[in-house]
Amino acid sequence: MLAVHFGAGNIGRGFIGSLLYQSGYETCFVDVNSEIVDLINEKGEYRVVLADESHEELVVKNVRAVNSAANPEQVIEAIVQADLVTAAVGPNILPHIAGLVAEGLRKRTKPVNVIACENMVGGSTLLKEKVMEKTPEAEREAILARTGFPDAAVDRIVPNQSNEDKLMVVVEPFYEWAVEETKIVGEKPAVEGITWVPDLKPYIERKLFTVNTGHAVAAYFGWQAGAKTIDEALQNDTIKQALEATLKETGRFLVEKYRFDAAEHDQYIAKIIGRFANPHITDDIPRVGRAPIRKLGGDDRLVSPAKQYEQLIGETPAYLAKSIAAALLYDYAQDPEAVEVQGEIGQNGVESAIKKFTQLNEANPLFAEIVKQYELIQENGI
Ligand SMILES: NC(=O)c1ccc[n+]([C@@H]2O[C@H](COP(=O)([O-])OP(=O)(O)OC[C@H]3O[C@@H](n4cnc5c(N)ncnc54)[C@H](O)[C@@H]3O)[C@@H](O)[C@H]2O)c1
Ligand SMILES: O=P(O)(O)OC[C@@H](O)[C@@H](O)[C@H](O)[C@H](O)CO
Repeated sequence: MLAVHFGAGNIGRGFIGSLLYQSGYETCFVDVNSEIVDLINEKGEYRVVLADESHEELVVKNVRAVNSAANPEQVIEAIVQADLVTAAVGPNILPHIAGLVAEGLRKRTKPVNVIACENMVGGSTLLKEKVMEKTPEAEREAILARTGFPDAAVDRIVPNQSNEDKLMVVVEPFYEWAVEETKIVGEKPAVEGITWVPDLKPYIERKLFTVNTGHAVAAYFGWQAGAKTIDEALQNDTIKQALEATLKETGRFLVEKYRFDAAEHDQYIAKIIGRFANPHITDDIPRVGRAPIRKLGGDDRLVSPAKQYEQLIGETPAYLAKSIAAALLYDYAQDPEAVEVQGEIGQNGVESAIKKFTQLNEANPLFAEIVKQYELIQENGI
């Protein structure tokens, strides 16, 4: 069995690649990072090490890689041969891989499934739309009849790596990969470790609005407090309390919306906070806070739960508003999106930035609360 996986980065090698290997797949990674591509082809294997007392190590074998910038025709050929196509490149990169995916799918006759493993609601659905834009209209129906784009939720903290062995990946022991079974076309991919679910929406919203909302709070509040890493941020009591209060808000609307068991959801939150504090992981704030424009988007981890809280609970969520304010204050000079946000605030003010990046309406009480919290953080810190 052959899997083609776009993105040989942290989650690609550290999670998807390791599960594919353990399930008996040969994996062809597709990436634009020539150093990583060359190393994978030279070694033909890499190590995944658990970030706990055990330091248990798995050697992932049966791997090769293609540089899609240099050899696009090899990517297309691999997709033609594939039994499964997956991606973990980041939501903003999905449109850039769509052309090659479309070319590969056009040349196929057998069914296949394409699963995007990004931190967003509807990642595979977005990829499907972008693939269709790259496909001649007359061919779209036939391709969709033989290609599934099931949405997925992927959870495993894989920090940026600074190992001497550049292919080695240190990962947290916990993992979860939920995939929408009802959108599979043909046979279900035989990947051990996938949790098949009939409807992904509750899983992705629970994950994105708990793990990723919480992570963003730790990163943006941690940045204000001068912390370097997520576990360092959590040692600050004010940040820990703000994190818990924010996840109480997201938990309140998630339990209301999906009828989750409230006590089980509290345990889910506690486990996640424990994962953030894992002393065996050094997760830098710039990785977790990366791309604040994406994270401030109306469907993402801060604004979407705040809007849904307003709708379902009928109140303004003060801690989510404070978290959005902290994201607007994230002024890390090496992050191009942070620079853009600061440029907008500097030129046109914070109200203009809120409108532009969150798409919130000025008449929404949440808007005024974000401005208030922004000013409070500026005056007093977090
Ligand atoms: N790291 C985590 O803890 C984690 C956990 C769950 C989900 N995710 C999600 O997985 C995705 C990837 O995150 P990551 O942490 O692995 O990032 P990463 O930066 O480590 O990996 C992304 C990889 O994609 C490659 N890439 C960029 N453009 C490409 C292109 N046009 N074609 C092919 N490859 C390309 C990059 O070179 C890089 O190797 C994101 O959507 C992220 O939200 C990450
Ligand atoms: O990958 P992002 O930028 O969407 O979010 C950063 C982190 O919160 C994220 O990568 C987590 O580590 C991951 O989602 C854990 O499952």
